[in-house]
Amino acid sequence: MHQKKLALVNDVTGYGRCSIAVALPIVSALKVQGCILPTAILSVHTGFHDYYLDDYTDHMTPYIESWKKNGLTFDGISTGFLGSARQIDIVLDFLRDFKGPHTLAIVDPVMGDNGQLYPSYTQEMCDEMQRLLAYADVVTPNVTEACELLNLPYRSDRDLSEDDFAAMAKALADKGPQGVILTGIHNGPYIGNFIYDQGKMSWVRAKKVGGDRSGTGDVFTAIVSASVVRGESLEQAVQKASDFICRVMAYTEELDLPHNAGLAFEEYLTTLR
Ligand SMILES: Nc1ncnc2c1ncn2[C@@H]1O[C@H](COP(=O)(O)OP(=O)(O)O)[C@@H](O)[C@H]1O
Ligand SMILES: Cc1ncc(COP(=O)(O)O)c(C=O)c1O
Repeated sequence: MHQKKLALVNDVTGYGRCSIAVALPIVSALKVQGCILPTAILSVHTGFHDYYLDDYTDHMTPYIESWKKNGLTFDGISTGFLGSARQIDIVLDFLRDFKGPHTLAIVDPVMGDNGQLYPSYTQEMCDEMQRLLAYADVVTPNVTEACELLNLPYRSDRDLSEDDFAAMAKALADKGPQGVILTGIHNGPYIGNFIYDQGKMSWVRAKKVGGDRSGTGDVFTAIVSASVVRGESLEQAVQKASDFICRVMAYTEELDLPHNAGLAFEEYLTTLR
């Protein structure tokens, strides 16, 4: 038995509880060693009116080379927001070099939401993200991102049927990942995740608490990544993430924090098992 190691490919944002600032404490609480591969350094996340961003792309290759020379290996690799086509290319090379037969790759294709791509996202980046899929074991798109990855016109999650979700998940699985989690699916007062796990389909749903808060996707992916690397099923991992987010969202609402302050998860870290 050895402690699991998970490479976290994401930005380092100083304030606003997102990306690495969220992923590292969460995977540690789940008893997994988090190893950071930074993509950018930001003063605050992009939801604030002023942010300083230092792109780390040029440093990533020598940084990865050093990991290679030290002979590092990982049980899992979890990727989040990527800022340019060149950065996606570097991550593709990283996956090619570091994904051994027992390494699980979890790709959160952070590309857009509510039918809109993020302003920095180009068609070239969408194409590169599709290539990244081939290396993923688990992918966690929302419906907007799933449509982009499949070159489908956007349809709201509220207009899609169970058969539509199943077809989308299956089509994504055909591109590589045998685990697909379609996130953020609304149904009346509920918010759910459609799970495709090597052909088996299921739902994890919960009553939606409060509104949308920045960093929620990062909390979700961190819990799912650490849990699957520890050998839990996708359904168990998603259930754990959904339960945690509901608890923390309720507490964050109670504190009445602004939307861009993220989820106030600190008080609840010890409830993660
Ligand atoms: N307000 C909420 N109440 C309860 N669970 C939530 C809420 N917001 C998000 N979640 C959970 O977190 C998951 C990821 O959410 P979200 O950040 O909206 O996804 P994405 O960033 O992929 O669009 C959802 O599928 C759901 O399980
Ligand atoms: C640089 C950066 N990383 C991560 C996030 C969090 O993204 P999400 O709300 O999808 O978890 C944001 C949100 O604005 C961001 O600007």
